[in-house]
Amino acid sequence: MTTASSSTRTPTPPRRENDWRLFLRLVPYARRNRRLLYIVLALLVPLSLSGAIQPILIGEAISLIRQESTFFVLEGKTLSQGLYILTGLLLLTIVVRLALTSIQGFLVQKVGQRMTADIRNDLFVHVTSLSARFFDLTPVGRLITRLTSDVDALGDVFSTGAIGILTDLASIVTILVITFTLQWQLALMLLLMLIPVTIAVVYFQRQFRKANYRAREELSNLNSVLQENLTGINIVQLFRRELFNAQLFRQINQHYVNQVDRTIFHDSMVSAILEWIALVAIAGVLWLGGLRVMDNALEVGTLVSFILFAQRLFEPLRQFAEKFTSIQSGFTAVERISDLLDEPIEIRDAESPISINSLEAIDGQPQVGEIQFDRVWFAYRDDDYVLRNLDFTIRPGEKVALVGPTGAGKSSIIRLLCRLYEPSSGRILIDGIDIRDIPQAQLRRYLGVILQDGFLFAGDVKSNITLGEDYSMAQIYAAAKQTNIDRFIEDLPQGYDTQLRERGTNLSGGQKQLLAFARAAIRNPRVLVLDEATASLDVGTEALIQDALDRLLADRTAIVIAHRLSTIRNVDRILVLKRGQLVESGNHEELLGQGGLYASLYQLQMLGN
Ligand SMILES: Nc1ncnc2c1ncn2[C@@H]1O[C@H](COP(=O)(O)OP(=O)(O)OP(=O)(O)O)[C@@H](O)[C@H]1O
Repeated sequence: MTTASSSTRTPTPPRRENDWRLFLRLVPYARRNRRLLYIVLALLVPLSLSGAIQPILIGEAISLIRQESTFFVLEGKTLSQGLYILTGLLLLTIVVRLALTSIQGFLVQKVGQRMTADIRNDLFVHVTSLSARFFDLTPVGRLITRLTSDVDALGDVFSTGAIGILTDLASIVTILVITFTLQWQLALMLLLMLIPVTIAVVYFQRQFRKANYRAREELSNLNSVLQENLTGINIVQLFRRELFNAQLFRQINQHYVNQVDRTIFHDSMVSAILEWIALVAIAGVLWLGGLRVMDNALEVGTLVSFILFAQRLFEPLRQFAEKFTSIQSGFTAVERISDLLDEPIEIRDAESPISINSLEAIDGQPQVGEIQFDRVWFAYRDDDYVLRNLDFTIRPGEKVALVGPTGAGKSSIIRLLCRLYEPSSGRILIDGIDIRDIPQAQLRRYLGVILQDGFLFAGDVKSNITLGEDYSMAQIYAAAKQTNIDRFIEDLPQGYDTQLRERGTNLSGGQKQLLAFARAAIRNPRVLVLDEATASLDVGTEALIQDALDRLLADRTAIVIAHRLSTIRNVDRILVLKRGQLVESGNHEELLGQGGLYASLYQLQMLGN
């Protein structure tokens, strides 16, 4: 179980990638939606213009009332005509702005959603290609956080974030250009006010980013604990760990809340500074503008326009900061997702793989199913070897059992053979070819593996046998018949169409096991690997399966791991392992005769029975 110690230390961002480089990682995804993005960009111009014109129209209305207007549209018009024209124009800009804002908002969201979906798809493909070693080290809850909430936050970077910031920048620039043409002194004052504000905003945004990274790490921890507790709910309840685990959960939850509080603080600081500075700016405009009005150097209408501009200048800046916040969260997410996408796929197909299927054509020899371990050493971690200098050959068609005390390394041999892990040194050969040279898809098809805990997916019985491959119903029936499980399937409520719940929770352990046999048989593998495969079956079912197994194994190479030594008496050869080393090899009688480890294990079991 996860202990609090792993989560009490505050995680720090592992590396600071340049934001620009992070942003560039999103560009290929944006490019797929470039048509929509061009439309969004094209809308920026009318949007910011229609916004910037409004204060001018209002200012003109006041100038008109004070009979100071020099607006060319109003030449020769009466006061009421002029007011109608100005109000009409104002309404027009409002309608245009409203319409364009909604269209832009919709398109931006759409692009964001599409990008998010594409990234999630790529991430899923990448994560499912990572090696078993990666999953040993990474809690599932952490991965789920990255695939869900991190990806969502990331979609915002481009859509709401980048586009929004462009929109705000366009508004700010338009306002500055217009104000400078109207009255440069007041405009300069506004521009100067932007400088300290920008510095403060950048500072708080940086702090926000750090806090946000930590908050997301804490969220991952939270999800890992949640996932672990839900998956192991039976043990949690059986061992009355509810209270203890709830306490642990509360602690981790508190860490998360603390980090989120920090992000809120930095975010609020930005809003507060902007709110305050906007008021200062208005006061400044009133003061400087008022002086100039008194000197008759400025019209009241223009002053009103400026007050409105001052307000509007800080509004996009505020929005800019807000979006910056979501961009910062997004960048945190891009950073975390990039970490995952950059996680190297350790186990890859060779540059020029050798097709095991074409062996026959190349050598004129049939595929025989010979397995050779050539001085194989293996460690899960560093130099902590669990397999030491394994050197043996399993002949084509031979049935071999792996025997040894718990933790001796039997399952590790199978994992290496299936290439879930790579040996630290040495080679594993199948029909004379290093398994690293065989395409993984072929290798895993060549080997049929039946594990003790046959994992089932939500779906019906038949799809759990085919696992998405193209087999006809006739082949499914044949596989079930071949493994003697057809009767069991027909007894299920809807036979082959019976819906199984996630992880097959509506089947017993033995029933799940039976399906695993059909799943292996339908693939017609050359080599069959059984890891404690019949352990969860009752004696009657086991006899039935054993009979089917004998037929299934008839012309195939087989490797069997069994703790109950009585079940492997008939194999051709028994390899006895002790602490990762091959200590004995021979058939049942030979090994009993030798009086070594096998003989003592066997006698102990006989005594037990
Ligand atoms: N994913 C892993 N990461 C680190 N160590 C592991 C991992 N899996 C197994 N080990 C260690 O490797 C050693 C061999 O384990 P393995 O599962 O191969 O043993 P086994 O002989 O199949 O045991 P059993 O009979 O109990 O199934 C054990 O000491 C185990 O603690």
